[in-house]
Amino acid sequence: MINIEKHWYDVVVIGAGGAGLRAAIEARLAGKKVAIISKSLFGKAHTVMAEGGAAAAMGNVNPNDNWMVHFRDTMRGGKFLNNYRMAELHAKEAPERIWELETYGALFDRTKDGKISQRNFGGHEYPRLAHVGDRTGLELIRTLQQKIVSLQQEDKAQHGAYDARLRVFAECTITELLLDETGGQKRIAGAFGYHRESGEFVLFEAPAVVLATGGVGRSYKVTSNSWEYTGDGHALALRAGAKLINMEFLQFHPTGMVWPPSVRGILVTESVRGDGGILKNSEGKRFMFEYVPDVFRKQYAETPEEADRWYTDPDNNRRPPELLPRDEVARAINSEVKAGRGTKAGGVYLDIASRRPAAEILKKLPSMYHQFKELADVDITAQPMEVGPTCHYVMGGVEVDPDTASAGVLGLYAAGEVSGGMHGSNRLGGNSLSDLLVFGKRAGEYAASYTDTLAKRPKVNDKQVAVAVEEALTPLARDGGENPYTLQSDLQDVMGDLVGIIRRKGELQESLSRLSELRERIRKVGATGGRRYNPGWHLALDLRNMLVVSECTAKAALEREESRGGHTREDFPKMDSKWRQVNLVCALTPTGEVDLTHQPIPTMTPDLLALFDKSELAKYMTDKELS
Ligand SMILES: Cc1cc2nc3c(=O)[nH]c(=O)nc-3n(C[C@H](O)[C@H](O)[C@H](O)COP(=O)(O)OP(=O)(O)OC[C@H]3O[C@@H](n4cnc5c(N)ncnc54)[C@H](O)[C@@H]3O)c2cc1C
Repeated sequence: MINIEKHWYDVVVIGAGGAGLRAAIEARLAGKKVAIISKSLFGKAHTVMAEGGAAAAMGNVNPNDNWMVHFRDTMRGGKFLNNYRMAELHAKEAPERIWELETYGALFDRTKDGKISQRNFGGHEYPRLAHVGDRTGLELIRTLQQKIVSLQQEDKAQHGAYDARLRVFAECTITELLLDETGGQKRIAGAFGYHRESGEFVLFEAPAVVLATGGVGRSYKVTSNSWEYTGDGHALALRAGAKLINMEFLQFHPTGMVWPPSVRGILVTESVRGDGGILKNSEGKRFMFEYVPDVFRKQYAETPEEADRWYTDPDNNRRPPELLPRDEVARAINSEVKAGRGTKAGGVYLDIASRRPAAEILKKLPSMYHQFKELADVDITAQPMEVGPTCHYVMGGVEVDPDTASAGVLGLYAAGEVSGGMHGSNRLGGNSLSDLLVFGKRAGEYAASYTDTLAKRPKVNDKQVAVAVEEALTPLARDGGENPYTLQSDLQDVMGDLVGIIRRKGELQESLSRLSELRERIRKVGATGGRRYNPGWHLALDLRNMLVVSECTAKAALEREESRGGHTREDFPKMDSKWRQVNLVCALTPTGEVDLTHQPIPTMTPDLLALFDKSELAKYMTDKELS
C-alpha cells in the first residue's frame, strides 16, 4: 500500500522564484490558503541568480523615460511578435511593482539625489534597470521571502500557526496536474508530486494552480540555467490540455563563460557591457560595429568615439553596438568564432579592465569579479574575460490570457519564464524580473478570484492519482533500463548540435528523428536504488518533460521559415513579415504526440500602433497590416 501525504489548499503555486512568490503573496492577501511548492531549496531559483536588474520606466536617471518608450523598446526587442497587451501591461505596471518592493523592504542602489538608481542595458533606450550591484535577483528574492515571513507572522497572531494560510514545501517536485473532467469540461483539481529527500508521495487538492516553474535550459549542455530547469511547467501545462506558443524562440545570451570547461555556460552579466565593457576578437578588433542590422542602424553609434561619448552624454550620442539586443550580439560572436577570429576556447574577449578603473569595476560588478577570480583565476580588473553564447532564456511558453494569466484550462494560471507571448521572439535584459513581478501578481490575483466563483470544489480523481503513482514508480521497478544521465546527455547533444543558435532544415529534420528515437529510449529509462534521496530517479522523471519540450522547440524551429530574434535559420536568413503574423502553437494529441498549428497573433490597437513611426512599422509588418 503506497502512502500519500494529502493537503488541502485554495491556490497551489508551483515554483518559488520571483513569479511564484509574488503570485503567492497576492493570493494570500486575497484571503486564500496558499501552498508554495519548490523543487529546489527555498530561495534557490533562477530569480536569485539574476544580476543586472529589473527594467521599469521610472525615469529616475533620464526623465524622458516612460511606459510608452519601454513598450516600444520591448516590441522592437521582440521583433514585433510580442503579445502587445502583455507588453503594454508590463511597461505600465513595472514601476509600481518595483516601488511596491521597497515597501516590502528592498534596498536598491540609489542615485545621488536618493532615487532608485537605474542602469543601461541592451535594447533599452534609457537607463532603466533598477538594481542592487550585480546581485539584484538576490535582493528581489530576499524581499519577497521577507514579505512571506511577515504574512506568516500575521497568520500566527490571527490563526495560531505560522503556516495557517501560507506554507512552503521546499524540495518537493510536482510531476502531474490533476483534473476534474466531470461534464466534459477540464478543471484543475490539484497537483501530485514527491518529496525529494524521502521520496514519499504528496497530493495537493486545490481548485487553482499557478505554474511558475521557470525555464527549459537544461535541454542544452552549454547553459546559464541550473539543474532544475527541465521544462516541468511547460510539460505539465501541455499534459493538462494547455498550449505552448513560440517555443522556437530561445535566447542564447551572448556572454557565458567559456573557460575552464567545467564552468562553460555560466552567465557573464550584460551589466559588464552596460557599464562600459567592449567585445574584441582574437585580432584585438572591436567587431560589433560591423554587425548593426539595418532595423537598428539609426539608434547605434558608427564609431568607437561616438559610442564612448554615449556613456557620459547619451542625449547627444548613439549607443555602443555592444548594447544591441542579445540575439544580435550572440550571432555576431558566433560569426567571429566561425570565421576563425575567436579565442582558443571558442569565445571572444570581453574587456572592461582597460576601460574602467579597478575600484569602479569592483564596486559595480563585485559578483563578476569573484566569479572569474574563483572559477577561472582571471582578474577582470586587469585582464579581459573570455565569453561566448550560452542558452539562457525561453521566450516560448504557456499561452496565457494577458490580463488574467489564465492558461486556458479552468483553474490553471502561468506567470514568469514558463509563460509565453510577452517577449515575442527575443527578451530584453531586465524585462524578466519586471515581467515576473507584474504577471506574478496578476496570476495570484486571478487564481484567487477564480476560486470565489466556484459553487463546489473540483474533485480529485483517484484513478489519475494511481496513474501518477505508477508513472513515478516505473523507472525504479525496471531492471536494466536505460541510464537517465546518458539519455540526458544524448538529448542535450541533439538540441545543442541540431537545434542550436544557427539552424538548418536538414539538421532540424534530423533532430526530430533523433528525438523520436529518444522518446522510445526514455520510455525504457531505469533508476537504481530506492525512493530515498535518489537524483538518478528524479532525473528519470524529469526526462519526459525535457523531451516533450524539446520536441516542441524542434518542430516549431523547422516550421518557421524565417530568422527572427531567438530563431536563426541559415536557409532563411531574413525576417519575413508574413511570419510575423503567426504564432506557432503546440498542443498534445490524445496519444501524447506534439501537434503544431498556426495561430494569428492578436492585432495591435491603433493607440499603441500610433506610438511608432510608420517607416519603422514597415520594417516588420505587411502592407495589408499597415493599410
Ligand atoms: C544567471 C542569470 C542571470 C539573470 N539575470 C537577469 C537579470 O539581470 N534581469 C532579468 O530580468 N532577468 C535575468 N535573468 C532571467 C531571470 O532570472 C529568470 O527568467 C527569472 O528569474 C525566472 O523567474 P521565474 O519566477 O519565472 O522562475 P525561477 O526563478 O526560475 O523559479 C522557478 C521555480 O520553480 C521551481 N520548479 C521548477 N519545476 C518544478 C516542479 N516540477 N515542481 C516544483 N517546483 C518546480 C524551481 O525549483 C524554482 O523554485 C537571469 C537568469 C540567469 C540564469
